[in-house]
Amino acid sequence: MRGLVADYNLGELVSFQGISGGVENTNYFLTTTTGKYVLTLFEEFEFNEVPYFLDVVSHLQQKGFNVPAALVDAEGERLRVVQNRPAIIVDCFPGGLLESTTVESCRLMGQVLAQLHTAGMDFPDHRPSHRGIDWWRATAKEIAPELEGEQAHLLLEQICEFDKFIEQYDDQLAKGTVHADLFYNNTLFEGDELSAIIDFYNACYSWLMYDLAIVVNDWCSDITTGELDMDKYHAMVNAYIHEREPSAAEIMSWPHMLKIAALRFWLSRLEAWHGAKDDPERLAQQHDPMEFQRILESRVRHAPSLTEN
Ligand SMILES: Nc1ncnc2c1ncn2[C@@H]1O[C@H](COP(=O)(O)OP(=O)(O)OP(=O)(O)O)[C@@H](O)[C@H]1O
Ligand SMILES: N[C@@H](CCO)C(=O)O
Repeated sequence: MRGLVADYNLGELVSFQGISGGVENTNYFLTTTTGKYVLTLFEEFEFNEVPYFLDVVSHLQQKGFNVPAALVDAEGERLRVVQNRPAIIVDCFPGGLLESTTVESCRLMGQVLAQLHTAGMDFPDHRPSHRGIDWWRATAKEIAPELEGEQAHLLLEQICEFDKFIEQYDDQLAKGTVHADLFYNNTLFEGDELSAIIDFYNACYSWLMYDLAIVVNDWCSDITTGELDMDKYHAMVNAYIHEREPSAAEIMSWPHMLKIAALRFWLSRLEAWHGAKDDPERLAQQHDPMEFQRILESRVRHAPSLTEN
């Protein structure tokens, strides 16, 4: 670690500490004589897959967002290899994770998400999601035999329903470069102020309404029942619409996007769960798939309209 830090213009290493909590990458807080930083080792990407994500973050940083752009070392390189993994160092932002969301934080996030969407529109590299349509079709087929009959039915039926919808309307729906994993544990707050948005490693070119649906499902749902908190929901959605007005086709797509966004995280959690089931230590770190099954079931029972007040 001392050798790595010495390759950057960051002063000398004082201490470092592993960060628990993340499930996709390995992160460390670094303290040096010039400040505090975060080292990320990518566990899921090859070296040549990482620059896209670094470019997205750098684009948004240039547009004024507090996002963690990779720092360059003394040779001008931003991407390194550490322990055989691609690795970057970024600034450590102030603030901490929200314990839970509030109506006010949902309102702020709705506004900032619309601004992020607008800022991402001119990002030139249109990379499809690695957890998009092809991934969920293939993964659902693999996972379905492992599930209870009713769960498998829900999974496959919802994918089929979305396929039919998107085949007809895809070209009418606005797309752009989106975060695609903007859960509230990927934001940092200092009091009521949003101090950073982090973890852009699911960023992709996709439907803007899909990204809003991902954020609504995480920020505005009661995790124990899957039901939406309608005060949080209205605060977020109204703030978004105020900043960026969705088209008629996007409004029509909304119930479909809420359901497929829930399914995507149900499925990635199921996939991770099944991948870890023979390793109790890894299993204990996984997010609970049931939370997103409940959210999906709730959206299937009732998906509110985007514009209802
Ligand atoms: N630039 C940063 N500034 C401050 N804290 C950070 C920064 N980057 C990461 N962290 C801290 O590290 C934690 C894990 O980071 P991150 O969400 O990127 O990991 P991850 O493995 O991708 O997590 P997950 O997959 O569960 O979302 C964050 O919740 C945050 O507390
Ligand atoms: N936000 C994801 C994990 C990281 O992609 C989840 O909660 O399932």
